[in-house]
Parts: sequence; structure tokens; C-alpha cells
Amino acid sequence: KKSLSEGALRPSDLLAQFKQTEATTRTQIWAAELLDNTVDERDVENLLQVTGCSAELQRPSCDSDCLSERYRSVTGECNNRQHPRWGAANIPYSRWLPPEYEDAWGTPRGWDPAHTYNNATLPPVRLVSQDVLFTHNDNISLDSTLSHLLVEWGQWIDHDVVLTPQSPSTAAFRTGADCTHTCSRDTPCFPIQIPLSDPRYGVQSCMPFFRSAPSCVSGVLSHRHREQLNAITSFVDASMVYGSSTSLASALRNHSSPLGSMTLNSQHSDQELAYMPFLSKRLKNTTSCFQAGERAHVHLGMIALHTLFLREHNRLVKELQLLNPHWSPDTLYQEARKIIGAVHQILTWEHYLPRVLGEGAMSRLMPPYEGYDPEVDPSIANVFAAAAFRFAHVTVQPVVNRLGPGYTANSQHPPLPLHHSLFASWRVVQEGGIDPVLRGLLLSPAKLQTPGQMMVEELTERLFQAQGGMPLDLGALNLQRGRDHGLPGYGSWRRFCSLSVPNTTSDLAEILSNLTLANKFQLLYGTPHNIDVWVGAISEPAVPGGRVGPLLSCLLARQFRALRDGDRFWWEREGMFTSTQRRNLHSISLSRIICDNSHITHVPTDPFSRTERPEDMLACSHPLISHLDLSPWKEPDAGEEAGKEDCEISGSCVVL
Ligand code: HEM
Ligand SMILES: [Ca+2]
Repeated sequence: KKSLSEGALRPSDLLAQFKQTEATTRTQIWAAELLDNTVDERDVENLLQVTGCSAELQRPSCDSDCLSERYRSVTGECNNRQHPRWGAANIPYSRWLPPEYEDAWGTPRGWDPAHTYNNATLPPVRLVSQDVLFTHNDNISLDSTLSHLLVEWGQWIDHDVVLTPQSPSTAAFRTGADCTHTCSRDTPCFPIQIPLSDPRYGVQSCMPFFRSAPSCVSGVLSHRHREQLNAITSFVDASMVYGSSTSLASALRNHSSPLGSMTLNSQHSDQELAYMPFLSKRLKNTTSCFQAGERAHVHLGMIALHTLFLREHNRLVKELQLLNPHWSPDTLYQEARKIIGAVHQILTWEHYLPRVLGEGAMSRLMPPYEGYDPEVDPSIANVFAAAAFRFAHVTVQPVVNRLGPGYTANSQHPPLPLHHSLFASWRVVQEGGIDPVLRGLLLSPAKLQTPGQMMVEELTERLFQAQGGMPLDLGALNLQRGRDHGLPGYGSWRRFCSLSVPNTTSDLAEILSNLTLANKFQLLYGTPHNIDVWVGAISEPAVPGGRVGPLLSCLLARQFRALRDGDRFWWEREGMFTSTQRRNLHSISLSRIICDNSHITHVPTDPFSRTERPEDMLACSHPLISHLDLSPWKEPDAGEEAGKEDCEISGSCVVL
């Protein structure tokens, strides 16, 4: 706690930590960066052979035994047998539209402030953030029907499907300038200029920004432009719990457990319930951080969900072992992982997406499941990672509410400004465990996105401030990231989605149903075509029953549909689960998972809906908070395990 107040880490260090990747990814991006800075084509050929790029560029070989039919690989490789890298960790994002960089190769949009697009220059991103996004913390409207847990679920799923590594170099390649200090654009530094009108002007001349690392395919001569990389599996497979690399998955497992359990924290517990283990390496000068498959310690909401699912895994393996005492630790681990993966797909598609997209858009853009389609590429699209799925940044509350038993305020864990909840594992350990955070998420409403109330100042003015140093601005980062990735402007994406393309301010005012906002955009950008896609998309009024406009519903639905139809291990696919197992899984609820893995005794029937009063919560024993009945997982006596042995040894397959 003490060291946190000493200003030990700068906000940009924390952002780098936020994007921390594993050794496999790091080797690959170092190699890709080396390639990116190699001028001689013959050297490129040689480097491709010898550097960490070979892992990305070679085709993996896929097993065809029955285990590979039954369980996903950790890395996502071979999910699609014809295209074994589709959806896997450490592959480039797919492109739905070709990139529009400032040059043919990969210079970000807005690199040269005088460069024109459609006869207009691009405004500094910080100016857009100040003029369009900035909202005082107390000037927000609350969502009348959705809980803040729904918002957190979005970020949780984001951590399942997207992780863009930033450049591992901290100094400019050409000049050696330190990216955290320089105001010159020199790759990988792409600093965010502070405009004259900015309250920060005079205090700070630039906000540091590191470009996302290039992927190795950028070095392949036939490819011809820069691509960014996804370090984790794109599938909704709970990779943030289990890891996206075999080494991390193995490190997170307790190998001495006969149950196939996950490793737990050996130093602390939450009134007898487990915590995640600590990272073996500490961030410089800070208290310990939790470790999981992915970004476990970034803020209290994520820590709570990570802890919940870690406990749920260990609860499931125990139950499964009681039903099938003959199962090996590996089988128990894999079966629990498979159930947890299915739970994530069900909660996301059945409970989360309909609220975000609205029932109408959901049924139009996400028709009923018709089976696995090996022609569908489930890889994450660049525009989804760098823009579309960031929509929920404008629905985040500025305060993290923490509540005691009975959903009452408690001085041991008071409400926290959001920036005090980031990188604060110690608060969970020292201030009451995960229960107060979960209760806060269940009882707090989401922030409502409105044209005059976009992103709270906790995020635009105080991001990663806790440790001192000049804070970052999440709105500016999102915009700069889109330019760094060469995302085409708003108009191109409207066209891509077969929506009308605004040419004038009045066209835009009609689409946005807001003349003031359209005028602001006109002043900033000069033309609707150039509006950065993220800010244009979040400015559209929501579709009926949803929380995003038409452009976002198109982009989000397209991605989630591909994640469903292109996943060979989709939970509803014939043969994945028996029909009784499927039926039981379908009735799972996040409230039940909270009841089973915390000390919380009362929960809402529907935890993504807003609950106004603690009295509206139901006791965990209430029949509406239904249990997941695991009896269909019981195998008919010993014969089946023999089948599993067969499966592992001879490759013959037994349907569970
Ligand atoms: C407490 C709330 C949140 C904080 C503090 C936060 C913070 C951040 C930060 C610092 C980044 C990296 C920005 C960059 O350098 O480009 C980021 C990226 C992102 N965020 Fe959030 N976020 C929050 C909530 C959410 C939610 C609710 C969602 C979605 C529903 C979301 C989706 C994303 C996505 C998709 C990315 C891109 C990730 C990547 O490419 O690696 N975030 N967020
Ligand atoms: Ca995943």
C-alpha cells in the first residue's frame, strides 16, 4: 500500500503492464519488430527463417485423435482443421476492410498533422476527447434497466477474445528517444499532442503512446502492409481463466492435485475461500499481483470475476469427481474447462448480447445456430479490437461501489473512485475479499451513454493516475489506437454495413439525431467521412431495446456470429454435449455461480438487469436461482473410463 503512494510506476508503465503478454508472444513481436526495421529484402528472408517469426508463419500440424475432437487446444490452434491458425493465439487480426494508413505500408493516420484525407486534416485525438467525450463524474445518467455487472461482463469477454501487444521497445528506433518523454513521432513512439485549449497545456506537452507491435506477416513481402497481433485465442473459451499458451495453462494448474484443480493462493484466503495465486514477479516497487490466464489484476471488477471462475472450476472438478471417481485429473480438468467454456458462451450469447444489440437486431443479425461452418473465419477483426468492442468504455461508472452483507455501505470498504481500483489486488486481500465488489456490481446500474455524457473524467483525465505521474486518457488512446491500426473512417464502415453514408453535416445530424453533436464533428473533422470510427459509432443513438447504434450492432454481431459459427467446439454443436447436458447447461446463471463461490447469500434472479433495492434480491436457496445439475455427466459405471483410456492410447473415441 505504501509503495503505491510513492509514485513508483508511471501511467504508461501501467498501460504496458495492462498489455503484458507471455514469452511466446514476446519472442514473436521482438522478431516482427526487427523485421519491420530491416531494409534489405535479402535480410528479411533470412530473418524470417531464423527469428521467432517462424512460429507464426509455419503451419501447425493437427492431431486427429479423439482427444482433439473432444477438447479444445489451449492455443486455439487446429480448431479449424483446414486453417489451423484461424482463431488461434498470436495471429494477426483479420481485416474486413483494407487498412488506410498514411502511406502504402503502415504509417498511422494523423502521423503528419498536415496530411489530408478527403481534403481535410485529422483533428488531434485529445481535442476530440475534450470536445466530444469529456463528462464530469457527477454529470451522468444511469441506465434504467441494466446493472454494472453487465458492463463488467463485457470487459471480461473482451479479455477472453482480444489482447493487442504494444511495441516492446520503449525507445524510438531511429533516434533512441524515450517514448515516455518525447513529443516527436518516431516509431514506436506516436505521442498524443496536448492542444492549446487543453487544461493540461503547459503542464504536459504530450501523452506517451506506443504503437501496437507489428505482426510477423507484415514482414512477408507479399503482404505489403502492417498488421497487428492478437495474443490470445479469439474463441470464447475462457482463455482468461486458463491461459492461451501451454506453458501458462500448465503454470496455472495444480499438478499435484488428483482432482485436476487450478493452483490457489498459498498466502491468503477470503474467509476460507480461495484467491488466485500471486505472480511470481512483482511489478517494480508494488505489492503482489494476482495471476490468471489473462490480465487478472487490472481492476477490482476483473479480479472478482477471475476469482469467481477459478473457484467455480475447483468446485466443478470436485463434483465431477464424486460422480466419476475413476476419472483421471486430466479428464476432470478438461471436463470442467469444457463446462466453464460453455457457461461463457451461454451467458454471452443468451444474456449479454441481446441486451447490447437489442432483441430485434439480435434476431436479424444472429439467426439461430445451424451448426459448425468450417468456412467461417472466427479470428478477431482489427476494427472489433481497436474500435467496436471498446463501445462499453462509455458505459463505465466513475465510482466502484463496494457493499457489505445486506448490500449496505461499510466503512471497511468505502466506494472508490475508479482510478483507485486499477491495479489494486491488495485492496481485495485487505479490504474484505471479492464479496463487497460483487455486491456493488450487482446493485449498481450501468452508466447510460448519451450524446452529452460520453466518457467519465475518471477515464479521460485520471486513467492510471493512482501511482502518480501524468494520467492517460482512455478516449484519446482509443482514437489514437484506431489510427495506429490504420482503421478506415466512419463513412467507410457505414458503407461496409450497408448503412447510409453521411456526406454533409445535416446527413450526419439525421443519423445521430443530434445537430449539436453533428456540428461538433463538422468543426473537428471537416467531413463526416474522416470521423474516427470508434467515436462515430458510439455517437449513434441506440437501436430499440439495445445499447448501441446501427453501425455497432452490425460490427459486433458480425464478429460474434463468426465466433459462434466458426467454432468447432461451440457448445450447441452436435456431439459436444448430450442433449440432457445441453438442457442443464442452458439453465445456468451467473447468480448461482456467485452464490456457490462467495459468501453472498442474496442475489438477483437476473444479475445483468438493474436491481433497485436489496429487498428485491432472492436468497441463494430460492428455486429460481437454479443449480447446474451435473448428473448427466455421470458415466455408466467403469466402462466409460476404459473408453477414455482407449481415447488417449489408441485414438478410438467414446461419446460422452
Ligand atoms: C473499468 C473499466 C475499463 C477500463 C479502465 C478499461 C481500460 C482500457 C485500456 C487502458 C485499454 C487499452 C487502450 C489502448 O492503449 O489502446 C483498453 C482496451 C480495450 N477495452 Fe477497455 N477498459 C474498461 C472497460 C471495458 C469494457 C466494459 C469493455 C467492453 C465491453 C472494454 C473493451 C476493451 C477492448 C476491446 C479493448 C482493446 C483491447 C486490446 O486491443 O488489447 N473495456 N481498455
Ligand atoms: Ca479466448
